[in-house]
Parts: sequence; C-alpha cells; structure tokens
Amino acid sequence: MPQSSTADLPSRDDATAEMIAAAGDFYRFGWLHGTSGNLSVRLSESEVLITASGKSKGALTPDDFLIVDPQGKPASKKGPRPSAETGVHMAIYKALPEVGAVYHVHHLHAALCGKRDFKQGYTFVNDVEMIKGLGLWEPDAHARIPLVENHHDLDELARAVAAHLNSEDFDATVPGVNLRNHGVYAWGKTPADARRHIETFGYLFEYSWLCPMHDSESQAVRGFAR
Ligand SMILES: CSC[C@@H](O)[C@@H](O)C(=O)COP(=O)(O)O
Ligand SMILES: [Zn+2]
Repeated sequence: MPQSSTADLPSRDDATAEMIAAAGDFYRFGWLHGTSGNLSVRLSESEVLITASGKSKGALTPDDFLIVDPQGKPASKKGPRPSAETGVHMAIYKALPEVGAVYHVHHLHAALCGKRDFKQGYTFVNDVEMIKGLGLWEPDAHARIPLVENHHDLDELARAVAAHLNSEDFDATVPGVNLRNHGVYAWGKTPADARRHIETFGYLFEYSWLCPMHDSESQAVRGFAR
C-alpha cells in the first residue's frame, strides 16, 4: 500500500477518537440510520483501522474497530468482523495512495439524487458557496459527483469502485463517489478532510434535491438569471 508520506498518519487511539466523534455526529445528522455506514483510517502502509460490521455507528466504542491489511484481512483472528464493505475502502486506498481516511454514510438526498441522475452518471453542482468545502475555490467552480452502480455482491461492488477510480472519467478533484440507491463514500488525506468532504457532500446533495434550479443548466432551462 504505497503512499507519499506515512509521517503524519495518526495513532490508533487518535484515529479511533476521530471516527467515534465523526460517526456520532453523522448519526445525529440522520445519515447513519440503523447500522448503516462505515469508517476507516490508515494507520501505516500496511494497516487500516476500520469499523466492525453491523454496529450502530452512533454508539461506537474502541472495541468496535479492528485493523485489516491492504487486502482487507483482519490482523487478528480474535475480535469483531470487519465492515462488509471493507473491500470498497481497500479499493480506494489502493487507487489513491495519498488518502488517509475513508468515510461512508447513507445520506437520504444522495440516494434520491442518485436515482434522479443515474442516467447521466453524475450529479452536477455549481453556483453554490458550499462547493468550496470540496476544496474547489474557483469563482466558477463546478463538480460532477460521480455515480457508480451498486452491487449486492460486495466483491463486485469493490471492483466497480476500483474500475471507476482507474477510469478516464475519474476526476481526482472530487473526493468521493455516490453509489446508486445506496450511499456516499468520501475520502481525504486526513480524518478531518474526510469528515469535511462527507459533510459537504451532504449539503450539496440536499441543495441539489431541494432546489429546482440547483445548477446553471437548470437555471437556463427555467429562465432564471444568476
Ligand atoms: C444497514 S444495511 C447497510 C449495509 O449493507 C452497508 O451498506 C453498510 O453501510 C454498513 O455495513 P457494515 O458491515 O456495518 O459496515
Ligand atoms: Zn452502505
């Protein structure tokens, strides 16, 4: 699992604290109903700390995390089972060596936008201040938040995400992907970056769904000036 620098990677305790705090907030935002969602943080070139499968992410304790290797295999035979979607996390770390954290939530508006936009393959956002939360600061910044088909077979899902990240369509300036009828994955160099990106996607999907002239194309069609 090569990456540019391992110097700034967090300790297990710090990564655990970051994920418990982020997941608790995402749960209270209504993005992690039931046992949905999963979170991981890279600890070293060969270790990722990930949430255990089937836990309420609103009430995680340090025992609800385990270390897996780059293939997603648990480091210890004892302890909880890793997230069912460990393969998706590993596909992201493999394709994007600079990534240090991957967070996944089931955001309602992401699922709604995914249903609406699946044919075009992305949700288009522009003309909204919050786009800066993705690190896009140009005055005319826009983002095509990509949509990938969901698969019940989780190995197939991991392969679909890997194929997207390695495709010509992949735009590295947009730090996430929306899975059709499922939820959003966002990543970042640090846990704080991944958290900011998840929260920004949450806002952008709600805005896109709730605002009938949410992008410049829709504004033009409806005759709205900027
Ligand atoms: C609550 S069903 C959702 C799961 O199928 C999955 O998509 C999910 O997000 C949580 O799976 P988990 O194995 O707990 O990490
Ligand atoms: Zn999920």
